[in-house]
Amino acid sequence: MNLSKSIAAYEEAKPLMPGGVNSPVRSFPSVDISPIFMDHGKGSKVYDIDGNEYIDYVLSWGPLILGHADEQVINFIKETVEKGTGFGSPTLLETKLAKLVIDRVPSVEKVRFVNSGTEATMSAIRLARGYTGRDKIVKFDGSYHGSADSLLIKAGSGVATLGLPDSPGVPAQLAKDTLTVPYNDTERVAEVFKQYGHDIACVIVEPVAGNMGVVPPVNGFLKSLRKITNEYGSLLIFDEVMTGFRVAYHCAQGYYGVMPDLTTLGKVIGGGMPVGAYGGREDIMSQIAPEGPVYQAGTLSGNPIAMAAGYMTLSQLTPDDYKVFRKKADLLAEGYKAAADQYEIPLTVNQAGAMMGFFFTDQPVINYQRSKSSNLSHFRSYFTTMIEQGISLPPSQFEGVFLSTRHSMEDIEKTIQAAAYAFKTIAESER
Ligand SMILES: Cc1ncc(COP(=O)(O)O)c(C=O)c1O
Ligand SMILES: N[C@H](C=O)CCC(=O)O
Repeated sequence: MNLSKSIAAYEEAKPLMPGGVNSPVRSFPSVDISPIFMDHGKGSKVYDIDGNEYIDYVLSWGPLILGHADEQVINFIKETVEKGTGFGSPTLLETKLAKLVIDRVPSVEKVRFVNSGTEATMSAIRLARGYTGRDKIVKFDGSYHGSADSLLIKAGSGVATLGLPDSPGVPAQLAKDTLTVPYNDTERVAEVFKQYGHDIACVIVEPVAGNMGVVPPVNGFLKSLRKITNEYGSLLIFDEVMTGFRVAYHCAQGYYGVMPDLTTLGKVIGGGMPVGAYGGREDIMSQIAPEGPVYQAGTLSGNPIAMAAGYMTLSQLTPDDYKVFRKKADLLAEGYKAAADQYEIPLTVNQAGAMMGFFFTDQPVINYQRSKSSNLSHFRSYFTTMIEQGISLPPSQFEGVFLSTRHSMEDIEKTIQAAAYAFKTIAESER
């Protein structure tokens, strides 16, 4: 495969931007390949600047649930941008998207749009602290909630990929208020609450973890969080930036039947444009300025082009799409497992709607500890062999694999064949 233009483009970018990129995961820090510069995408495919075609499972890190350059989304963006790029005053599109979000996300009664998932979680944490008058928060090891200070403690995603459990620059005074617990560990949550319960403002959780690879909640875990937060008067925040509209039509909370007090959203609700949101119970959300005293603002929040992309994305999704996602994910899982068995490669597959996690281990992966113990050298080899066969995957074990409505059965079959070849290559290199 010729990647010469991507390699040259990276050399040009490196002196100009830290690591040559604007988000660390894009620099491919844990795989043996230079980052690939993309040119355009259509449906399930992306095309790099050297002209190589890939079946894409990155999908802009999750937002593109309808695939690349969906015609209706693009047309609505064009129609909207013709009227201007933004006004700094309310538009009808914000109300349209707010209605859709409130209608679809069971626990959300009022919503505030922001520009990223990071802004959403950072603002939801401030709101939880302001509402409860408490400072401590609980998060889970290997979960990632964006790059706000309070949340960059034992984080997943790029932080895990780069092996930076705690970031310099986060004040120690702030870090001490973030308590971390292993994902899916109800007992450890109970211990933390026993010790600090009346100082805990909130628990923030990815209802399906997606930044230590994909790790679904074990039976009863989310319910136990609901129960203990109620008991201590703390708020429960579901960070659905990744799971929102990806795990199920009514998001992870609808699927698992557990209602948080606050929900954070991003990715799919922006249809590929920079959008985040936080929402929840009316009495809590009305603490936000101008209704209440908790301040949060944004010059470009609710930007019409971003609202248009989000609205046209959400309004095309149907409950049936999620049945099809499950079918495609099942096929991928079965195909991968059969190929791994054939070449005696230990493999665990986790699934949740249109999100999947593949781990090179024969142990069930239920938390970050298990995810970290999977064979990362196998992952590196698998990733490179998949790229060479035209399959674009997230370049780290600690990221999710995403499906779109545009991935065809043929794409799935090709991907399974490519994975079988990658497993064969690993097996041969071990002989
Ligand atoms: C669960 C979760 N929360 C928050 C974020 C932060 O979102 P953003 O990258 O848009 O700031 C991400 C992804 O980055 C995420 O996966
Ligand atoms: N895992 C992150 C979000 O989900 C990846 C995106 C990024 O950090 O650039």
